[in-house]
Amino acid sequence: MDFYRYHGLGNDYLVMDPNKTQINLTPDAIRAICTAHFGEGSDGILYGPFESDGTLTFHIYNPDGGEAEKSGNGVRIFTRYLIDAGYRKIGEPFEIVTKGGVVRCLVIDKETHLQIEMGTATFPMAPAIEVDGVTYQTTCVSMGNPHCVIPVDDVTAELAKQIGPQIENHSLFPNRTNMQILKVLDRQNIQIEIWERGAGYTLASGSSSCAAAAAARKLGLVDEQVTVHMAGGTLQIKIGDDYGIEMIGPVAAVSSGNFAEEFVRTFDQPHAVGYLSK
Ligand SMILES: N[C@H](CCC[C@H](N)C(=O)O)C(=O)O
Repeated sequence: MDFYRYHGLGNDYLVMDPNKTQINLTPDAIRAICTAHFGEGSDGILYGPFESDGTLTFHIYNPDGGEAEKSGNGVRIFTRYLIDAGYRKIGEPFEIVTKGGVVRCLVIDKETHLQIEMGTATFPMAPAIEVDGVTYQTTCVSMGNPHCVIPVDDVTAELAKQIGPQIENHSLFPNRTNMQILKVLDRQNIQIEIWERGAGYTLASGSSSCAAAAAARKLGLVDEQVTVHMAGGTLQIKIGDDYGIEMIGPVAAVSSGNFAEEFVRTFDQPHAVGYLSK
């Protein structure tokens, strides 16, 4: 089987397992696969598992063909795949090594309750950034991958799509960045809309939820337990005193399938980024 489709709150991924598919995942192949309508369409590809001397890892690819250090929905989805494929068991905690650090996974219920220790949030800078003549106060957060959290009065998808590309590619961020516009609803609830590095607008993002909750906590605006409200649904985030972050949320399985031979033949042709058409 070439791929297994899952989503986390509408942030969809294809899991591709090297033990089950021989597809060579070049950047052009990733862009072709993730492009909606012309390809399978997805917010990214999770490629693994790779296990050696007890260490388990996988790759997180964005639709633009780049590789991300971490993905919260991606880790929950890959954790679910490891259960579905029999690599790991429900109720037994295990670690996954990502490029953005080690995460610790525990599946209580494989559809509704996947619990991930996402690592420690750090705060590299808090610059004011001007976009379209408006100056935004930001709090930058690393969850292993980069985030720029921007408090605003009115969180809309339109605003995220308007300023997201300019923030993503701003010169302050040598590796680009994910962006979240944030509204604190009360001390236990925040609302975000997201523009992802290398993926564009998404309905939900786990590492974004962790970053936005950590930023709100850093600013003294929320308690240690926060519900993050996104277009695709909600995640439960717990922020430790040391800014160690725990994320709890669902995963839904959708489908599995194989790519047509004539589609695979296009993988060695140049493919532009397809998600901007979303
Ligand atoms: N686009 C992100 C990776 C996926 C993040 C998001 N899908 C999540 O659930 O954390 C990045 O380049 O860092």
